[in-house]
Amino acid sequence: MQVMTEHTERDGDYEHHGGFPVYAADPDNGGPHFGRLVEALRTVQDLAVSTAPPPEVIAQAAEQAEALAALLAPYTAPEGHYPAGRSVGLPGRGSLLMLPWTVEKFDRTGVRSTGVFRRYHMGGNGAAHGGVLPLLFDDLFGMITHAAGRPISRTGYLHVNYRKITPLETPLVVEGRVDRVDGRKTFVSARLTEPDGTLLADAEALMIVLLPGQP
Ligand SMILES: CCCCCCCCCCCCCC(=O)SCCNC(=O)CCNC(=O)[C@H](O)C(C)(C)COP(=O)(O)OP(=O)(O)OC[C@H]1O[C@@H](n2cnc3c(N)ncnc32)[C@H](O)[C@@H]1OP(=O)(O)O
Repeated sequence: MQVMTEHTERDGDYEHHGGFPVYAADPDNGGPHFGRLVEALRTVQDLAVSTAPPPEVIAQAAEQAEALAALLAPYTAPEGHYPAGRSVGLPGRGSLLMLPWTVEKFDRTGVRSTGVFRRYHMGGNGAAHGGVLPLLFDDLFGMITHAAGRPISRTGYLHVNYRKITPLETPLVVEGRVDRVDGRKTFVSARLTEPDGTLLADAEALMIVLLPGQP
């Protein structure tokens, strides 16, 4: 298994990365308890969208959630200086926004990631919400561009074809690559499949290299 790092062979003009802060992977993945915290918060999200407790239990849960927020609030840090999003050894890089998937391949030929859509990703009738697939693909395309050594880019467009209902709690695979490079433009594509290769969705996107200072 190839581990994703921030170090990869880069195109010569990589450092022209627009106005983006330069991120470094957190070598400790947020320390010994961070992964556990993020996983517990995801489980809370699963339960928050799928339980119907009595009012007194909701009141108790609200108090505990408020206490947790108050505990963490004094430690707010600037972008790029907290472990969320930089803990490349954790599912979803330790970010609650990202899908909690695990990168299995990360090199110039492409990126592959595996995982499940959880209860809190449900749209309707037991299937994944249509909005979480673009999130999965967009983050994958960012990683593909990064792994290919292309300078920091933003998504110009992202097109998703929904081919089949995407199930929850089922191991899935998403894999993509750079198809073509044309100056600042990187054309990428990817497929979301079941382990037996059944196609659930595919996507293509245009990633555009930021100009120096571009936000
Ligand atoms: C710790 C380690 C972690 C590492 C992991 C990293 C993973 C991170 C993952 C996170 C990843 C998250 C990623 C995200 O989510 S990025 C967030 C989502 N994207 C945005 O917010 C982007 C907003 N848009 C812009 O900022 C500008 O429009 C950009 C910068 C994209 C281009 O504006 P700019 O003024 O600079 O350029 P241009 O307009 O001259 O265009 C340039 C060329 O491109 C062509 N063009 C443009 N648009 C389109 C279009 N829609 N269809 C077809 N073509 C299009 C255009 O014709 C021209 O072609 P040509 O005439 O030259 O041939």
